[in-house]
Amino acid sequence: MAAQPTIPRRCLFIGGGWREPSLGRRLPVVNPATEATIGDIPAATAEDVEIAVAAARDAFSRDGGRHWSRAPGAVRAKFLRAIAAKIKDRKSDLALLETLDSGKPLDETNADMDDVAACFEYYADLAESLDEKQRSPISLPMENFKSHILKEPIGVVGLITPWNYPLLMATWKVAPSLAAGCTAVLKPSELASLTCLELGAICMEVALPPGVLNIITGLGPEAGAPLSSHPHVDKVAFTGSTETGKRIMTAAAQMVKPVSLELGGKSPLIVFDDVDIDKAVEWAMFGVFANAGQVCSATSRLLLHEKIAKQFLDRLVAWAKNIKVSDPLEEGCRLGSVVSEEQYEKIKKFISTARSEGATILCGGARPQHLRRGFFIEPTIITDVSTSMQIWREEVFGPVICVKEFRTESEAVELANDTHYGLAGAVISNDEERCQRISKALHSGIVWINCSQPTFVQAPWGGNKRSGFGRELGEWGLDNYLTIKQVTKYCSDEPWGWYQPPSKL
Ligand SMILES: NC(=O)c1ccc[n+]([C@@H]2O[C@H](COP(=O)([O-])OP(=O)(O)OC[C@H]3O[C@@H](n4cnc5c(N)ncnc54)[C@H](O)[C@@H]3O)[C@@H](O)[C@H]2O)c1
Ligand SMILES: C[N+](C)(C)CCCC=O
Repeated sequence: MAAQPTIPRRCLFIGGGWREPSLGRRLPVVNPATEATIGDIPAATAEDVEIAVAAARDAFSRDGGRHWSRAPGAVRAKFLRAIAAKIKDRKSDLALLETLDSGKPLDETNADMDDVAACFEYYADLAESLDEKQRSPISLPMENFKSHILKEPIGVVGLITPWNYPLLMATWKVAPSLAAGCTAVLKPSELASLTCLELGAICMEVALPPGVLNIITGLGPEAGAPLSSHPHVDKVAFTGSTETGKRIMTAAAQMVKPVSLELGGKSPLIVFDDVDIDKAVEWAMFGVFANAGQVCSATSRLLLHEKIAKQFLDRLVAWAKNIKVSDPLEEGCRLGSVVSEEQYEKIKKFISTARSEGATILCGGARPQHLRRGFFIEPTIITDVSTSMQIWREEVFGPVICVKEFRTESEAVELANDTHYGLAGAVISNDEERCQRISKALHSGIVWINCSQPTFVQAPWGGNKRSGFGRELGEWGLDNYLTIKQVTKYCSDEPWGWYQPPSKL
């Protein structure tokens, strides 16, 4: 087991330095795998949001933007690469902090830190290539006009992020917004803020210009709400629950402030009868048990072709019982605790409601007997599910999969699309044409074929319906933080000639 680090005592990161929260309040940090309080984080309030937004505004326009917002992309790229290098240097201690904060297995948090560094590097490249894309000409039908576009940073952005991949979800917003030339105020989740505060320390080490990134921790209503409604915040990018997303959209609408929303999901995984069962079982498990199912894109509704359903479920149960559920610091752990007691109780309630509505808990459904403390839940498989049950309709955000059988392809698609959400979907089949048909038929922003969850920084990420709108990652992620300006020039020597000139005296 890895050595336990001292949890750094950080303040709010504002204007390039640490600042005590205005009301002097702090929130406890609880390790969900042990239930021990291991540290605390500052609790920002509206007063701190004011200071942070002012710092970001100042950084955006300081010296006419020459040092950041209007600087060559290569200048910003240099800082993003320096941040990536520091993340790599500190990979093991950041991964450990994130595991202690969230209960995720250490193998997962190590992989997340690789993704964080890769995301900063990717957007460093895009920051550089942004300059080449400036002034791209627009073809016009009149020769006496010339037009081109400028891609400009939106301004000061508020970035509000969840706890399930604390530093990675923050990075999906911080890296592209800074690459675009925006300045930002990041508000991570109060349930897991430690690594985001360390990002502040890294920004100091690389001498990021003061105020370019500000990090305020605290409760949603106290720190997130004033940020999303702040008149000097030009855009809000939010990842979190659909309920909070609605609040943020309502607040932003009062000022016609643009928002992008990455929200929840209830994604399907369709498995046909022409597959290698064990391979498909492993993807089904990865799709819903990785990160204890606390994944927005978790494929938590499993649709099995009736011909393989019995065999598939027997294998799924056998594989699920073989998962190493343990303290997330233990070598080989594949299922840690969920993030908090509240989340633990919520998941247990989902399972008991499913049972009371007539579903069968085929496997799991309780605390593992060998773990007396911590918020652990066994991998849980639920069958005999009807489409009206809560377990079919609502996002659990836990290691819980519900299963239905289908007979035909069209029935599978209908069941898959039977949801208000539209983040992701997956299909496993050896029939390539069928996979292509299904990828078109699914109402979601992401489709995986013969897998579930692999994510690449180059490819767009985001949902439809109540899973939100806007796309992160890839070049679309950069566009989120750019505004397009057209510049049109009249280039003829002739007068315009619409009005009669006044007659000469
Ligand atoms: N689509 C995606 O890419 C994606 C990725 C990760 C998580 N998620 C979703 O996130 C949810 C889990 O995360 P969570 O529990 O942290 O979500 P949440 O909505 O409770 O909190 C998200 C963030 O919003 C803040 N917040 C809460 N109330 C607020 C308010 N009134 N105004 C402004 N900010 C407020 C929180 O403090 C936190 O920082 C799940 O629904 C999951 O599907 C989606
Ligand atoms: C697919 N990943 C990489 C696990 C990230 C999912 C982000 C949402 O929870």
